[in-house]
Amino acid sequence: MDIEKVNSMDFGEFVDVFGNVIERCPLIAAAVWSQRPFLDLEDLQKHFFAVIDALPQSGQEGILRCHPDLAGRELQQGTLTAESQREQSGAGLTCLGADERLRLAELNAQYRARFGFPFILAARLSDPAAMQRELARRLLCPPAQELRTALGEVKKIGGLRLADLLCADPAKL
Ligand SMILES: NC(=O)NC1=NC(=O)NC1=O
Repeated sequence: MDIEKVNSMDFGEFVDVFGNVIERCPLIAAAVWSQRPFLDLEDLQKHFFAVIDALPQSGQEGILRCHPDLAGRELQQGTLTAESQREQSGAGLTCLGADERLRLAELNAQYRARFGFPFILAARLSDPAAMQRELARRLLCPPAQELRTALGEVKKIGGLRLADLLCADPAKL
């Protein structure tokens, strides 16, 4: 899909295609649509990120809370969105040993209890062992810093999803 096609989309088509670039937050795509036309993929991505950055903290935390846990209940129950399912299974989270899964669940629970939102990391750029190390490390960070880190991961996930949708090479963003 090229940027001319994106710029020609009406509101409904745009939200249908880009509504899950930010996990379960179609409102972000709805807001981005009114900023068209976009110069290229990088410009489109910049507009997604600008909407996130302009939100009040409550809205930013709301975005984080829309994310499913890594290797959590939704992965077990098969209720993840198609994008999350692909990302989590691609990162090897569907074939964890019982103790690995339990350890991640414990750390995820501690993280959520401390920060009030789920631990978020771009699974496609990681693996189960690295995730566990990152979770344990970030668990100790100050809340304000962790909010920024988590939003950064949401942007990485969104950038990769956008690159997929426009069949672009994420490294060239
Ligand atoms: N809590 C999460 O980080 N979830 C996820 N990261 C991804 O890359 N896909 C997810 O579902």
